[in-house]
Amino acid sequence: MKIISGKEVAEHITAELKNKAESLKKGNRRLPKLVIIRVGEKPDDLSYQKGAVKRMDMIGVIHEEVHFEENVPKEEFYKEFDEINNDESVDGILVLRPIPKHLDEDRLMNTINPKKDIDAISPVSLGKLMTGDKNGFAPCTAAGVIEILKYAGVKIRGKKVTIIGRSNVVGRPLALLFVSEDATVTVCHSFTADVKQAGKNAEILVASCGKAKLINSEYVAENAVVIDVGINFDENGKLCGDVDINDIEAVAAACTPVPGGVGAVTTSMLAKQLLLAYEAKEA
Ligand SMILES: NC(=O)C1=CN([C@@H]2O[C@H](COP(=O)(O)OP(=O)(O)OC[C@H]3O[C@@H](n4cnc5c(N)ncnc54)[C@H](OP(=O)(O)O)[C@@H]3O)[C@@H](O)[C@H]2O)C=CC1
Ligand SMILES: Nc1nc(=O)c2c([nH]1)NC[C@@H]1CN(c3ccc(C(=O)N[C@@H](CCC(=O)O)C(=O)O)cc3)C=[N+]21
Repeated sequence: MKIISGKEVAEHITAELKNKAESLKKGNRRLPKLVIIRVGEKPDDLSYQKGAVKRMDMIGVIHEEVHFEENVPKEEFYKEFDEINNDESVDGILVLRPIPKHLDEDRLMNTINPKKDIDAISPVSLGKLMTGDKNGFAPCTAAGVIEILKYAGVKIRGKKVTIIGRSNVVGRPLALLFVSEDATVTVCHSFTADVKQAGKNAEILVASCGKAKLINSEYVAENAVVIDVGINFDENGKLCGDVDINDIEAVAAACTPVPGGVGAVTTSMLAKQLLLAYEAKEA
């Protein structure tokens, strides 16, 4: 089984974006600016923020981290959010999600400027995704999955794809991206009668169910390409994916590892979409 390195894809994208940022600097141009908004102290959010900050520094763009206490009053949160949203110097906004219930995520999704919505939470971005309009942004993780497959030279057109998971940030948008790439897609969730069979039917299998090492050889077809989106911790507290990579070794043709897989590409896609937002604004 071949290991598809997400790290390599991430490094490739990073180098390209670094060149772009350097030429902006040489030309004395304004630099792209990202604002990351975090509420509370969720480990998931913190690790994404850390990865994103590291990536932005590697590329050389401006970033600012705004943090709120878990119990921040709604009015206070949106007063600051609206200021960032209207700030001319801000090109992209990432709000780490989910945010606490009392902050009303719908208000956030409905007011974020779609031009700055580089992780695609607004109805405008999601609508464009739905119609296959490539001018919009896609959620960075979903976009990263397609990017990895393309980089690894895996043909998507005409392929049978199964995605395990239907969340708004991974499974659903990814299904739409695969359809736009001319694949035939099955989406599984907790009511799917036979997930193993759906998995066995796939030439490309995406694991995004958030269950540590659930996906073993019983879910995987001979010679399938497996993309592991999961970020979990195993019984020893070690970072692991949704795929039991040792168990599928003899069955699958290729798989992405965790760490060093999709997670690394996600932050690169965030940077890539930041640059796109910047370019659209400067054009
Ligand atoms: N690499 C990266 O950059 C990122 C990684 N992640 C990771 O990806 C994983 C998924 O994240 P996310 O989509 O946010 O997770 P969610 O928990 O929001 O969604 C999980 C989905 O999987 C489905 N599901 C759960 N168990 C099963 C099962 N046994 N059989 C079939 N379907 C199942 C759920 O079904 P139902 O809808 O019926 O509940 C749900 O649709 C997590 O490990 C997360 O940490 C997330 C974001 C970015
Ligand atoms: N609006 C929003 N979008 C998200 O995509 C989102 C979110 N909120 N909230 C939190 C979760 C979790 N998540 C992670 C992504 C990468 C790493 C990660 O560890 N990345 C490492 C690489 C890990 C690896 O090598 O596989 C890095 O970038 O260096 C962790 C967590 C995104 N999420």
